[in-house]
Parts: sequence; structure tokens; C-alpha cells
Amino acid sequence: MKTPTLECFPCILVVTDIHTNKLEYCNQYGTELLNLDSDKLMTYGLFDIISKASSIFFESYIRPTIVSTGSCQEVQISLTPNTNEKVASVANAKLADSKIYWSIYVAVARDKLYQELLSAREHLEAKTEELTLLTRVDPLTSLLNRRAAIDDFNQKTNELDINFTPTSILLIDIDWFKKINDIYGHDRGDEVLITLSQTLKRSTNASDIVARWGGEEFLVILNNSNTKDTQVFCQKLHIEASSITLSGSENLSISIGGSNLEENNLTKPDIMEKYIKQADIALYEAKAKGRSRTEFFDHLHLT
Ligand SMILES: Nc1nc2c(ncn2[C@@H]2O[C@H](COP(=O)(O)OP(=O)(O)OP(=O)(O)O)[C@@H](O)[C@H]2O)c(=O)[nH]1
Repeated sequence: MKTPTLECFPCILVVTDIHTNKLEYCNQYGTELLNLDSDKLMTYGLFDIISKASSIFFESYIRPTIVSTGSCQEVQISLTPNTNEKVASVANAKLADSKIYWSIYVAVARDKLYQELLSAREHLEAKTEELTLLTRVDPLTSLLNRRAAIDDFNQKTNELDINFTPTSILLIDIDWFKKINDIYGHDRGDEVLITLSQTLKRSTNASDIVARWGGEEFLVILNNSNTKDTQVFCQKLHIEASSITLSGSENLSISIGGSNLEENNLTKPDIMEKYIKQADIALYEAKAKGRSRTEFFDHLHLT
């Protein structure tokens, strides 16, 4: 069998000096791909054939690795066949007698595939985020849905367990909503739900939780709000709700049941259930006392 020459291998074979970085050998495949003048090969240095970023990578990683272990495997570098072009490549390098023996493979297709995979991953992540958002939102009112409210409440109680600030839970229920549907129609009922949702969003801060808890019932968790602040909030909300007109003479009214978080036991698994139940009892009381009013669980039990 005829002895093969190094020129036949479809990879760039290069030898450089570990100290001076001077090119000492480059096979024909390499000189052609890198546009090197084979007569002046010895005038080139390593940094003439790799990009600036790859040169920095060489000094900071490849050379130290070669010096300490004798070789460096599958490192990604960019070749520069001319000033405007960069060719993605993968290199193996080995040290022998103060010379670095390189075998460098062009990896343009692999790099393109990698870039495509990266952008596909970014696209998928964005879509997943979009879908996650959609699963958290009530389609009619665009408020958080019940599931998302529970998740956010649990996260909040974990935070409050570490750093407590007064927090109120409010269940807000539209009065006589069945009648509104019956008299003005289901579509008008939907519009009322949307308008009240917008009012709730407008009246609260970004750190508060505002959710559609069920049909015509809403949950608001007021962050950093003491009993007095929450009472003022509820008074204002009654006024805001009553500005939503149903007909010439009839306006919307809401009932609110409230409870206030206590500082201890905030990480217990049934903690939300406990406070929602309290707010629900207070809401029931507000309805029983004639609607269009707020009742607080704490007050029911103190008086
Ligand atoms: N338009 C509309 N109506 C809904 C929606 N979800 C629930 N409802 C209606 O809301 C009404 C709730 O009625 P009730 O639970 O009797 O409450 P209410 O009439 O508000 O009476 P009180 O709460 O006691 O003042 C029902 O008629 C439901 O059909 C919705 O998405 N859109």
C-alpha cells in the first residue's frame, strides 16, 4: 500500500511553537482553506489564522490546559481565512517537544445546527412562558384564576413567614348578580364582571393579588395593608363599584368579607383554606346584614 501523505487528510494539520506561537507546519488542506501562501508559511503565527476571541481563549484556556495536561480536546475555535470571515471549527491539540500539534476540523454545519437548536429552544421557552401565563389567567376578566391565586398566595405566605407585613384577604361578591343576568342579559352580566375586574386592578398595587375566585366572586389579597388601610380600601371600593351603572337608576353593589393574616403558622399547608374560610364567613355576614357592605371576620368574633 502506498504511504498516505498528510495532504490527503480532510482536516487542517498545523504545528505551532508553544513559546512563539509561530506556524511551523500547515498541510495543503489547511493552506488552501486558510488562504495561506505556502511559500511564506513560516511568516505566519497562530493568531493570524484564528479569531481575536479564539486567541484570547487560547491564552486563557487552551495553552494552560496543554501546558498542564499535555493536550486539549474538542475546543471550539474560529478560523479566519480572511479578515471578514470566521469559520467555526473544532480543534484537538497535543504538546510534544515544545510544539503544539493541532488537528482542526471545520464544524460549520455542526455550528449552524447548534445555533438552530439554540433558537428553537429560545422559541420553545417563550411559548412555554406564554402558555404558563395563559393557564394562570381567567379568560373573561384577564385576572388571575383561582389556581394561580392559590399558587401566589402560598408563595406570599412563605415570604411573610420570613418578613411579616400586615396582609388582608378580601372576598368580594357582586350583589344580586343572578338578577342582573336575568334582567339585562348574560352578555351585560359579563360586561359587569369585566368592568369590576378593571376597577379592582386599578384600585390595587402590583404586589397585591387580584383574582376571579369563582362566578361573580373575586379575591383580593392586600399586601402591606393594616386593618385601617384595608377598611379605607373597602369603603373606596364600594363607592367605585356603585359608579358602575346597570340602568338609568340602578347601580352595582358589592359585598365584601375580610380577614387579616396573623403572624404565626404561615407555612401550615391549610393556611389559605383557613383565611378564605374566615373571609367567606364574613362575606356571608355582609350578605345577611343587607349587602353592599363589608364585614371583617376579626370584628365578628371580637364583638
Ligand atoms: N354573566 C355571567 N354570569 C355568571 C358567570 N358566572 C356565574 N354567573 C352567574 O352568577 C349568578 C350568581 O348567582 P347567585 O350565586 O344566586 O348570587 P347573587 O344573585 O349575586 O346573589 P347574592 O350573592 O346573594 O347577592 C348565577 O346566576 C350564575 O349563572 C359569568 O361568567 N357570566
